Amino acid sequence: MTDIVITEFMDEAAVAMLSARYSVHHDPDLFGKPDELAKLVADVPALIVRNQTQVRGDVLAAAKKLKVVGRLGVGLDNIDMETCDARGIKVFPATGANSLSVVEYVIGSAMMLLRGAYFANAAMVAGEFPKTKLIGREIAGKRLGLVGFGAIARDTAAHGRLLGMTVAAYDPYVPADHPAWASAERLELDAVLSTSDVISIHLPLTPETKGLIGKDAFARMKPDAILINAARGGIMDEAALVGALKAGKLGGAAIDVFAEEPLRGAGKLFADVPNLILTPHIAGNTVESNGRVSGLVAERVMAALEGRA
Ligand SMILES: O=C(O)[C@H](O)COP(=O)(O)O
Repeated sequence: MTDIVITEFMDEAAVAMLSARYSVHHDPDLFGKPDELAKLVADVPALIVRNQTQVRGDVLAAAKKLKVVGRLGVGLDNIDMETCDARGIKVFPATGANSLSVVEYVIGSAMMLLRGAYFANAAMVAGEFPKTKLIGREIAGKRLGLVGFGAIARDTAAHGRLLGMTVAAYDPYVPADHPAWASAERLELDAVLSTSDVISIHLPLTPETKGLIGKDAFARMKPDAILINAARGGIMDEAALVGALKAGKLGGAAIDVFAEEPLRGAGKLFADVPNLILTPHIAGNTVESNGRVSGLVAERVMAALEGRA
């Protein structure tokens, strides 16, 4: 009988650690086969997922003996938390374990887009040498605006400050007297959007945040601002982003998360849009973070199965 079903990629050492003590079924593509998943989970006490597996509906209903869900990441929007709570199923995210990878993605993208020097391969191969066209900007002295000021945003703030940035943030859920505000100016959303050179979104996707960064928000941004979304698709209006970039009303954007993943038909929207970096929801995924996330979740799932958590 299987004890643990793993539906997406997980660090091999962590899978080996689990397999030494439990019967493990690991299929990194199982997230795309919900009918097979529903059959496989019927008797298992533990399920380990990333963000592509929908832990809800038929899958949860079929998983009658489920005790614990290990989440190889932080966001919980792919898990029906209400049903898990009601059924006493423990859900363990890998809080903190992929933070550094996200921070490096945000800072790296910001530097690349501010500098604007890395989109010239085709011209250079064709014999051009566009030296004066590629005079970009430094990150030092720029203002970093964080929309959401949780743990990953605070780490991003710390890295930005080390690079000489000033930092402002919007987060109505972090009280004004919270010590975290020592590292960022506390502003309303409009003020963060209108005064920042680099805007980075760090919010969960909820009914309240859905569509928060829409046409009005883009209209408030500086025309040379850089926008980074490595949080969740759906928070930012993709058509509004494309409109702003095409109209030259935004300096650039790095987008890692999308309303629909993979993009399928929606991908056409982004074709030939200038100063845009698209990545497939990998801001939190590096060799190092995969090791940390997988090790942490494996430990927590084993602890839950053994009555230690
Ligand atoms: O929620 C998260 O932590 C990130 O979106 C990364 O999730 P993933 O590792 O499941 O892709």
